[in-house]
Amino acid sequence: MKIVCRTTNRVFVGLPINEQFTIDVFIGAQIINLFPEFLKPLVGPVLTKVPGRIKRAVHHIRPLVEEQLKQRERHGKDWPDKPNDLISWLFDEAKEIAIRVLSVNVAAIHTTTNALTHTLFNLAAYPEYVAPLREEVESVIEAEGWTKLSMQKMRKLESFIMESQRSAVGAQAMNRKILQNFTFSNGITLPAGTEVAIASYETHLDDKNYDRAHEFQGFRFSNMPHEGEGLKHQFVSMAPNYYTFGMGRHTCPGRFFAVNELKAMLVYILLNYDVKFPNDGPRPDNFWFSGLLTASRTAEVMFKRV
Ligand code: HEM
Repeated sequence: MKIVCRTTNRVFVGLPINEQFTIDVFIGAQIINLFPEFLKPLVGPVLTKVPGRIKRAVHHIRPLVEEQLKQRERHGKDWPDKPNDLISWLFDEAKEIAIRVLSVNVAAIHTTTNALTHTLFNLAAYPEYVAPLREEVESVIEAEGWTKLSMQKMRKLESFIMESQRSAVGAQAMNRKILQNFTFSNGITLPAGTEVAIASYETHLDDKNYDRAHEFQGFRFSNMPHEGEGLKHQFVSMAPNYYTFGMGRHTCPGRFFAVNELKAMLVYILLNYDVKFPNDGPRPDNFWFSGLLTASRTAEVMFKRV
Protein backbone atom coordinates (compact mmCIF):
# COMPACT_ATOMS: atom_id res chain seq x y z
CA MET A 1 0.00 0.00 0.00
CA LYS A 2 2.89 2.37 0.82
CA ILE A 3 4.31 1.90 -2.69
CA VAL A 4 0.95 2.41 -4.42
CA CYS A 5 0.14 5.47 -2.31
CA ARG A 6 3.50 7.11 -2.90
CA THR A 7 3.50 6.32 -6.64
CA THR A 8 -0.07 7.50 -7.15
CA ASN A 9 0.38 10.77 -5.32
CA ARG A 10 3.69 11.52 -7.05
CA VAL A 11 1.56 11.63 -10.19
CA PHE A 12 -1.43 13.37 -8.60
CA VAL A 13 0.32 16.16 -6.70
CA GLY A 14 4.09 15.59 -6.92
CA LEU A 15 4.16 14.59 -3.22
CA PRO A 16 4.21 11.21 -1.46
CA ILE A 17 0.98 11.59 0.57
CA ASN A 18 0.67 9.19 3.52
CA GLU A 19 -1.59 6.16 3.01
CA GLN A 20 -2.99 6.45 6.56
CA PHE A 21 -5.82 8.78 5.39
CA THR A 22 -7.42 6.10 3.21
CA ILE A 23 -7.11 3.53 6.01
CA ASP A 24 -8.74 5.91 8.50
CA VAL A 25 -11.61 6.66 6.10
CA PHE A 26 -12.53 2.99 5.84
CA ILE A 27 -12.21 2.42 9.60
CA GLY A 28 -14.15 5.66 10.22
CA ALA A 29 -16.95 4.53 7.86
CA GLN A 30 -17.34 1.26 9.78
CA ILE A 31 -17.54 3.17 13.08
CA ILE A 32 -20.04 5.76 11.77
CA ASN A 33 -22.24 2.99 10.31
CA LEU A 34 -22.77 1.56 13.79
CA PHE A 35 -24.75 4.69 14.76
CA PRO A 36 -28.29 5.79 13.79
CA GLU A 37 -28.59 8.33 10.95
CA PHE A 38 -29.17 11.39 13.21
CA LEU A 39 -26.00 10.74 15.24
CA LYS A 40 -23.68 10.21 12.26
CA PRO A 41 -22.69 13.87 11.72
CA LEU A 42 -21.75 14.12 15.42
CA VAL A 43 -19.90 10.81 15.65
CA GLY A 44 -17.65 11.36 12.62
CA PRO A 45 -15.59 14.29 13.92
CA VAL A 46 -15.31 12.88 17.46
CA LEU A 47 -14.65 9.17 16.98
CA THR A 48 -12.66 9.09 13.74
CA LYS A 49 -9.24 10.40 12.80
CA VAL A 50 -10.40 11.78 9.44
CA PRO A 51 -10.62 15.50 10.37
CA GLY A 52 -7.03 15.42 11.70
CA ARG A 53 -5.81 13.74 8.52
CA ILE A 54 -7.52 16.39 6.36
CA LYS A 55 -5.79 19.08 8.41
CA ARG A 56 -2.39 17.50 7.71
CA ALA A 57 -3.14 17.15 4.01
CA VAL A 58 -4.14 20.82 3.84
CA HIS A 59 -0.77 21.66 5.42
CA HIS A 60 1.06 19.73 2.64
CA ILE A 61 -1.13 20.79 -0.25
CA ARG A 62 -1.49 24.47 0.66
CA PRO A 63 1.93 25.49 -0.79
CA LEU A 64 1.03 23.80 -4.09
CA VAL A 65 -2.29 25.60 -4.18
CA GLU A 66 -0.66 28.93 -3.33
CA GLU A 67 1.85 28.44 -6.14
CA GLN A 68 -1.02 27.72 -8.56
CA LEU A 69 -2.82 30.86 -7.41
CA LYS A 70 0.34 32.95 -7.88
CA GLN A 71 0.90 31.62 -11.39
CA ARG A 72 -2.75 32.00 -12.32
CA GLU A 73 -2.73 35.62 -11.15
CA ARG A 74 0.37 36.29 -13.22
CA HIS A 75 -0.47 34.36 -16.40
CA GLY A 76 -4.19 33.48 -16.37
CA LYS A 77 -5.29 29.87 -16.92
CA ASP A 78 -2.18 28.74 -18.82
CA TRP A 79 1.55 29.32 -18.52
CA PRO A 80 4.70 27.63 -19.78
CA ASP A 81 5.59 24.58 -17.64
CA LYS A 82 2.15 24.53 -16.01
CA PRO A 83 2.18 21.24 -14.08
CA ASN A 84 0.03 18.55 -15.70
CA ASP A 85 -1.18 17.16 -12.38
CA LEU A 86 -4.32 16.68 -10.31
CA ILE A 87 -3.97 20.08 -8.61
CA SER A 88 -4.00 21.88 -11.97
CA TRP A 89 -6.94 19.84 -13.27
CA LEU A 90 -8.93 20.41 -10.09
CA PHE A 91 -8.13 24.10 -10.12
CA ASP A 92 -9.85 24.30 -13.46
CA GLU A 93 -12.90 22.46 -12.16
CA ALA A 94 -13.25 22.45 -8.40
CA LYS A 95 -12.86 24.08 -4.99
CA GLU A 96 -11.79 22.49 -1.72
CA ILE A 97 -8.74 21.10 -3.44
CA ALA A 98 -7.31 19.11 -0.55
CA ILE A 99 -10.56 17.25 0.11
CA ARG A 100 -10.89 16.45 -3.58
CA VAL A 101 -7.34 15.09 -3.71
CA LEU A 102 -8.04 12.92 -0.68
CA SER A 103 -11.37 11.72 -2.08
CA VAL A 104 -9.65 10.53 -5.24
CA ASN A 105 -7.08 8.85 -2.97
CA VAL A 106 -9.87 6.90 -1.25
CA ALA A 107 -11.04 5.55 -4.62
CA ALA A 108 -7.53 4.92 -5.93
CA ILE A 109 -5.32 3.49 -3.20
CA HIS A 110 -6.95 0.40 -1.69
CA THR A 111 -8.22 -0.79 -5.05
CA THR A 112 -4.84 -0.51 -6.75
CA THR A 113 -3.00 -1.92 -3.72
CA ASN A 114 -5.28 -4.92 -3.67
CA ALA A 115 -4.83 -5.46 -7.40
CA LEU A 116 -1.04 -5.18 -7.15
CA THR A 117 -0.92 -7.51 -4.15
CA HIS A 118 -3.03 -10.22 -5.80
CA THR A 119 -0.88 -10.01 -8.94
CA LEU A 120 2.36 -10.11 -6.95
CA PHE A 121 1.10 -13.11 -4.96
CA ASN A 122 0.27 -14.92 -8.21
CA LEU A 123 3.69 -14.10 -9.63
CA ALA A 124 5.25 -15.70 -6.54
CA ALA A 125 2.81 -18.63 -6.53
CA TYR A 126 3.05 -19.49 -10.25
CA PRO A 127 6.73 -19.01 -11.21
CA GLU A 128 6.13 -20.68 -14.60
CA TYR A 129 4.66 -17.36 -15.79
CA VAL A 130 7.76 -15.31 -14.99
CA ALA A 131 9.84 -16.23 -18.07
CA PRO A 132 7.16 -15.48 -20.71
CA LEU A 133 6.15 -12.28 -18.90
CA ARG A 134 9.76 -11.13 -18.60
CA GLU A 135 10.36 -11.93 -22.26
CA GLU A 136 7.34 -9.84 -23.25
CA VAL A 137 8.17 -6.79 -21.18
CA GLU A 138 11.88 -6.88 -22.08
CA SER A 139 11.17 -6.99 -25.80
CA VAL A 140 8.49 -4.29 -25.67
CA ILE A 141 10.61 -1.95 -23.53
CA GLU A 142 13.64 -2.53 -25.72
CA ALA A 143 11.68 -1.71 -28.88
CA GLU A 144 9.47 1.10 -27.57
CA GLY A 145 10.83 2.38 -24.27
CA TRP A 146 8.63 3.25 -21.25
CA THR A 147 5.60 4.79 -22.93
CA LYS A 148 1.84 4.49 -22.60
CA LEU A 149 1.77 2.82 -26.00
CA SER A 150 4.36 0.26 -24.95
CA MET A 151 2.23 -0.60 -21.89
CA GLN A 152 -0.70 -1.34 -24.24
CA LYS A 153 1.41 -3.85 -26.11
CA MET A 154 2.02 -5.97 -23.01
CA ARG A 155 -0.93 -8.28 -23.58
CA LYS A 156 0.36 -11.15 -21.47
CA LEU A 157 1.06 -8.90 -18.52
CA GLU A 158 -2.39 -7.33 -18.88
CA SER A 159 -3.98 -10.78 -18.99
CA PHE A 160 -2.06 -11.84 -15.89
CA ILE A 161 -3.33 -8.79 -13.96
CA MET A 162 -6.90 -9.28 -15.26
CA GLU A 163 -6.89 -12.92 -14.24
CA SER A 164 -5.53 -11.98 -10.82
CA GLN A 165 -8.45 -9.56 -10.45
CA ARG A 166 -11.04 -12.00 -11.84
CA SER A 167 -10.07 -14.75 -9.46
CA ALA A 168 -10.21 -12.45 -6.44
CA VAL A 169 -13.48 -10.54 -6.75
CA GLY A 170 -15.71 -9.92 -3.74
CA ALA A 171 -19.25 -11.26 -3.33
CA GLN A 172 -21.02 -8.27 -4.83
CA ALA A 173 -20.33 -5.22 -7.00
CA MET A 174 -22.02 -2.11 -8.32
CA ASN A 175 -24.01 -1.50 -5.18
CA ARG A 176 -26.84 0.95 -5.86
CA LYS A 177 -29.74 2.44 -3.90
CA ILE A 178 -33.03 2.77 -5.76
CA LEU A 179 -34.31 6.34 -5.48
CA GLN A 180 -37.80 5.79 -6.94
CA ASN A 181 -39.96 2.67 -7.31
CA PHE A 182 -38.66 0.58 -10.21
CA THR A 183 -40.53 -2.14 -12.10
CA PHE A 184 -38.59 -4.73 -14.10
CA SER A 185 -39.93 -6.12 -17.40
CA ASN A 186 -41.07 -9.27 -15.52
CA GLY A 187 -43.33 -7.18 -13.31
CA ILE A 188 -41.28 -7.31 -10.11
CA THR A 189 -41.24 -3.91 -8.44
CA LEU A 190 -38.52 -2.73 -6.09
CA PRO A 191 -39.59 0.09 -3.79
CA ALA A 192 -37.54 3.28 -3.41
CA GLY A 193 -34.82 2.85 -0.80
CA THR A 194 -34.03 -0.76 -1.78
CA GLU A 195 -30.32 -1.47 -2.05
CA VAL A 196 -29.26 -3.73 -4.91
CA ALA A 197 -25.96 -5.16 -6.12
CA ILE A 198 -24.68 -7.59 -8.71
CA ALA A 199 -23.38 -11.02 -7.69
CA SER A 200 -19.81 -10.47 -8.77
CA TYR A 201 -18.29 -13.67 -7.37
CA GLU A 202 -20.95 -15.80 -9.04
CA THR A 203 -20.31 -14.13 -12.41
CA HIS A 204 -16.53 -14.17 -12.43
CA LEU A 205 -16.16 -17.69 -11.04
CA ASP A 206 -18.87 -19.42 -13.05
CA ASP A 207 -17.75 -22.27 -15.35
CA LYS A 208 -20.43 -21.14 -17.82
CA ASN A 209 -18.58 -17.85 -18.23
CA TYR A 210 -14.99 -19.11 -17.95
CA ASP A 211 -13.38 -22.43 -18.75
CA ARG A 212 -12.51 -24.04 -15.38
CA ALA A 213 -13.30 -20.74 -13.70
CA HIS A 214 -11.72 -21.63 -10.35
CA GLU A 215 -8.37 -22.37 -11.96
CA PHE A 216 -5.82 -19.55 -12.27
CA GLN A 217 -4.93 -19.24 -15.96
CA GLY A 218 -2.62 -16.24 -16.23
CA PHE A 219 -2.85 -15.96 -20.00
CA ARG A 220 -6.57 -16.68 -20.20
CA PHE A 221 -7.36 -13.23 -21.63
CA SER A 222 -4.34 -12.85 -23.92
CA ASN A 223 -5.16 -16.25 -25.44
CA MET A 224 -8.64 -15.02 -26.39
CA PRO A 225 -8.91 -13.78 -29.98
CA HIS A 226 -8.33 -10.01 -30.30
CA GLU A 227 -7.76 -9.33 -33.98
CA GLY A 228 -10.22 -6.78 -35.31
CA GLU A 229 -12.15 -6.75 -32.04
CA GLY A 230 -11.01 -3.35 -30.80
CA LEU A 231 -11.15 -3.14 -27.05
CA LYS A 232 -12.56 -6.64 -26.48
CA HIS A 233 -10.91 -8.58 -23.63
CA GLN A 234 -8.93 -5.52 -22.51
CA PHE A 235 -8.73 -4.63 -18.85
CA VAL A 236 -10.35 -1.20 -19.32
CA SER A 237 -13.33 -2.46 -21.33
CA MET A 238 -16.08 -3.97 -19.25
CA ALA A 239 -18.28 -6.91 -20.31
CA PRO A 240 -21.27 -8.66 -18.69
CA ASN A 241 -18.89 -11.40 -17.47
CA TYR A 242 -16.01 -9.06 -16.51
CA TYR A 243 -16.70 -5.91 -14.54
CA THR A 244 -13.94 -5.54 -11.98
CA PHE A 245 -14.07 -1.77 -12.64
CA GLY A 246 -17.89 -1.69 -12.38
CA MET A 247 -20.12 -0.91 -15.31
CA GLY A 248 -22.41 1.70 -16.84
CA ARG A 249 -22.53 5.32 -15.79
CA HIS A 250 -20.31 4.88 -12.77
CA THR A 251 -17.62 2.67 -14.33
CA CYS A 252 -14.33 3.51 -12.64
CA PRO A 253 -12.97 6.65 -14.36
CA GLY A 254 -9.51 5.93 -12.91
CA ARG A 255 -9.15 2.58 -14.70
CA PHE A 256 -6.92 3.85 -17.51
CA PHE A 257 -4.57 5.37 -14.94
CA ALA A 258 -4.75 2.26 -12.72
CA VAL A 259 -3.93 -0.16 -15.52
CA ASN A 260 -0.87 1.84 -16.61
CA GLU A 261 0.28 2.29 -13.02
CA LEU A 262 -0.08 -1.42 -12.25
CA LYS A 263 1.75 -2.37 -15.43
CA ALA A 264 4.59 0.10 -14.79
CA MET A 265 5.09 -1.26 -11.26
CA LEU A 266 4.99 -4.88 -12.42
CA VAL A 267 7.32 -4.23 -15.35
CA TYR A 268 9.82 -2.77 -12.91
CA ILE A 269 9.47 -5.78 -10.61
CA LEU A 270 9.77 -8.28 -13.49
CA LEU A 271 12.85 -6.57 -14.90
CA ASN A 272 14.63 -6.26 -11.59
CA TYR A 273 13.49 -8.98 -9.21
CA ASP A 274 12.58 -12.61 -8.71
CA VAL A 275 9.83 -13.03 -6.15
CA LYS A 276 8.78 -15.98 -4.02
CA PHE A 277 7.08 -16.82 -0.75
CA PRO A 278 9.28 -17.78 2.22
CA ASN A 279 10.10 -21.52 2.09
CA ASP A 280 8.56 -21.62 -1.39
CA GLY A 281 5.19 -21.65 0.34
CA PRO A 282 1.86 -21.56 -1.52
CA ARG A 283 -0.33 -18.49 -2.12
CA PRO A 284 -1.71 -17.25 1.20
CA ASP A 285 -5.48 -17.41 1.69
CA ASN A 286 -7.53 -14.34 0.85
CA PHE A 287 -9.42 -12.56 3.60
CA TRP A 288 -13.22 -12.17 3.52
CA PHE A 289 -14.90 -9.35 5.40
CA SER A 290 -18.60 -8.64 4.95
CA GLY A 291 -18.73 -9.57 1.26
CA LEU A 292 -15.41 -7.89 0.51
CA LEU A 293 -12.39 -9.94 -0.41
CA THR A 294 -8.83 -8.73 0.06
CA ALA A 295 -5.41 -10.26 -0.30
CA SER A 296 -3.72 -11.39 2.91
CA ARG A 297 -2.34 -8.38 4.79
CA THR A 298 0.27 -10.33 6.70
CA ALA A 299 1.84 -12.56 4.04
CA GLU A 300 5.41 -11.80 3.04
CA VAL A 301 6.91 -11.89 -0.44
CA MET A 302 10.67 -12.21 -0.81
CA PHE A 303 12.46 -10.16 -3.49
CA LYS A 304 15.84 -11.09 -5.00
CA ARG A 305 17.64 -8.90 -7.57
CA VAL A 306 18.04 -10.66 -10.93
C1 HEM B 1 -7.16 -1.56 -9.86
C2 HEM B 1 -7.56 -0.42 -9.36
C3 HEM B 1 -9.01 0.00 -9.30
C4 HEM B 1 -10.14 -0.76 -9.24
C5 HEM B 1 -10.25 -2.29 -9.23
C6 HEM B 1 -11.28 0.15 -9.19
C7 HEM B 1 -12.61 -0.26 -9.14
C8 HEM B 1 -13.67 0.61 -9.08
C9 HEM B 1 -15.04 0.18 -8.99
C10 HEM B 1 -15.53 -1.27 -8.95
C11 HEM B 1 -15.82 1.30 -8.95
C12 HEM B 1 -17.36 1.35 -8.83
C13 HEM B 1 -17.98 1.26 -10.21
C14 HEM B 1 -19.47 1.05 -10.19
O1 HEM B 1 -20.08 1.13 -9.12
O2 HEM B 1 -20.05 0.80 -11.26
C15 HEM B 1 -14.93 2.44 -8.99
C16 HEM B 1 -15.35 3.76 -8.95
C17 HEM B 1 -14.47 4.83 -8.95
N1 HEM B 1 -13.11 4.80 -9.08
FE1 HEM B 1 -11.96 3.14 -9.27
N2 HEM B 1 -10.81 1.44 -9.20
C18 HEM B 1 -9.44 1.40 -9.28
C19 HEM B 1 -8.59 2.48 -9.33
C20 HEM B 1 -8.97 3.80 -9.33
C21 HEM B 1 -8.06 4.91 -9.45
C22 HEM B 1 -6.53 4.80 -9.60
C23 HEM B 1 -8.84 6.05 -9.40
C24 HEM B 1 -8.41 7.48 -9.49
C25 HEM B 1 -7.34 7.89 -10.14
C26 HEM B 1 -10.23 5.64 -9.25
C27 HEM B 1 -11.31 6.50 -9.16
C28 HEM B 1 -12.63 6.10 -9.05
C29 HEM B 1 -13.77 7.00 -8.88
C30 HEM B 1 -13.68 8.53 -8.77
C31 HEM B 1 -14.92 6.21 -8.82
C32 HEM B 1 -16.37 6.68 -8.67
C33 HEM B 1 -17.04 6.79 -10.03
C34 HEM B 1 -18.51 7.15 -9.96
O3 HEM B 1 -19.15 6.88 -8.94
O4 HEM B 1 -19.05 7.69 -10.95
N3 HEM B 1 -10.27 4.27 -9.21
N4 HEM B 1 -13.63 1.98 -9.09
